[in-house]
Amino acid sequence: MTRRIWDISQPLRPGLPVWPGDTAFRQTSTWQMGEGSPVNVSALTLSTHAGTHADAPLHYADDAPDIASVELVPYLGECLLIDARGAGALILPEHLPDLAAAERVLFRTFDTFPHDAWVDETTAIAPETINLLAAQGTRLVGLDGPSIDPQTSKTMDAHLAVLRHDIRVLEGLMLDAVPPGRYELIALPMAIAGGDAAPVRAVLRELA
Ligand SMILES: N[C@@H](CC(=O)c1ccccc1NC=O)C(=O)O
Ligand SMILES: [Zn+2]
Ligand SMILES: [Zn+2]
Repeated sequence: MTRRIWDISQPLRPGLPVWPGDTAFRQTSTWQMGEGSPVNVSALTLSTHAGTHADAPLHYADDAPDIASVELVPYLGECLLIDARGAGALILPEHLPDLAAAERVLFRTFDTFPHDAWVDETTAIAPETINLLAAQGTRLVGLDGPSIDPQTSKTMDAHLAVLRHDIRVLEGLMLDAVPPGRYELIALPMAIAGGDAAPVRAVLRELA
């Protein structure tokens, strides 16, 4: 039996909503088939946090690993998708389901994913929730929103909590089409040397 796959990555494209003030995604043609070129080749301009991406510890600590240096194990394997719609500003410990133990935990917060517009007020993750997940063995957290901290945060409490616990982070996942439950996560960040983050092609696969 072929196991079903959900693509939970945002297509990188012109007009992709990005963090206010961050670099817009652009693709420009370097060579086009025809006039003297046997192939099409293009060049990209993008933020390391464009679309669906993995933060490196270097994003929130100067002396921490870049995205090319982190272990890949957290990005591959069984995960739990939790429906956290209605949590409000922060996902609190009380929003975790019973028996939530999982090495990888993803949160859906949007009713409808904002494909074409940037949303300023999204649901972030409380540091207490990160602490609780860490205590039961979580190695990766992810969500559909653009950041695990509120956009206006200056203290980056959730990012500092994942730094303390050495937990990996996925942001900008598209989870509208996937029912809550357990899946296999496959979400490898591009190995950008010195990268503070990197785009990922993330999928969820039905468990065997
Ligand atoms: N914390 C966000 C990103 C972030 O903070 C950010 C991304 C792009 C440009 C500026 C950013 N923060 C500026 O204060 C994240 O983890 O993706
Ligand atoms: Zn990020
Ligand atoms: Zn982040």
